[in-house]
Amino acid sequence: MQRIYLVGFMGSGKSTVAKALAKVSKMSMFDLDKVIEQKAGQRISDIFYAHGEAFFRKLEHDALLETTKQTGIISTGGGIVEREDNRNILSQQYVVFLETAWTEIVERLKDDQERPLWHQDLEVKKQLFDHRQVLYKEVSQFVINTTYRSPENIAQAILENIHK
Ligand SMILES: Nc1ncnc2c1ncn2[C@@H]1O[C@H](COP(=O)(O)OP(=O)(O)O)[C@@H](O)[C@H]1O
Ligand SMILES: O=C(O)C1=C[C@@H](OP(=O)(O)O)[C@@H](O)[C@H](O)C1
Ligand SMILES: [Mg+2]
Repeated sequence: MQRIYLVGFMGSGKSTVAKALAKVSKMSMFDLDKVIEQKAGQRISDIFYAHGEAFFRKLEHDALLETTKQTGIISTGGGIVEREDNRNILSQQYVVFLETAWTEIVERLKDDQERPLWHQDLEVKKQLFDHRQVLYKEVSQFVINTTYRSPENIAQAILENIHK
């Protein structure tokens, strides 16, 4: 497998699992949010506040396209599936959906200060969550529930699925 993409809602553990998976698989890893921050010289939240979400989505799309020329584990941002062109790219790759219960997401992100889209009404976030679950399923080949599993255990399960 040349590339493994991780998708899922904010807080599903994409960034954390990508690191654990890189460790056990000895593959390199890219966190799209980190790639965008380095390229823009700004934090994700500052990009959102200074230039708006659409501008961030363009940077995100460009970064995703770049990864198709590379090898490794790619941790995406939760909104990667919002754009149809991104879903078309992902549909041609090996994609793992980290499925996580809503109540668990709320618990994991209760002290979050980093994610601009987490700072809105709970109702609005829940609607976003429901809307995106369908899209994550649509682009993924493998779904793994993360709710009662450690990042290391999830990484191991992904590796086993690839080698089976
Ligand atoms: N499997 C897991 N079990 C418990 N907590 C987790 C798990 N995966 C991630 N977390 C925690 O949830 C929070 C969000 O994780 P992160 O990897 O940043 O998610 P994402 O990149 O999907 O937004 C972090 O505090 C992280 O430590
Ligand atoms: O869900 C989203 O739209 C976003 C998720 C974030 O990444 P994580 O899913 O890693 O938190 C980050 O890309 C940005 O704040 C937007
Ligand atoms: Mg992340």
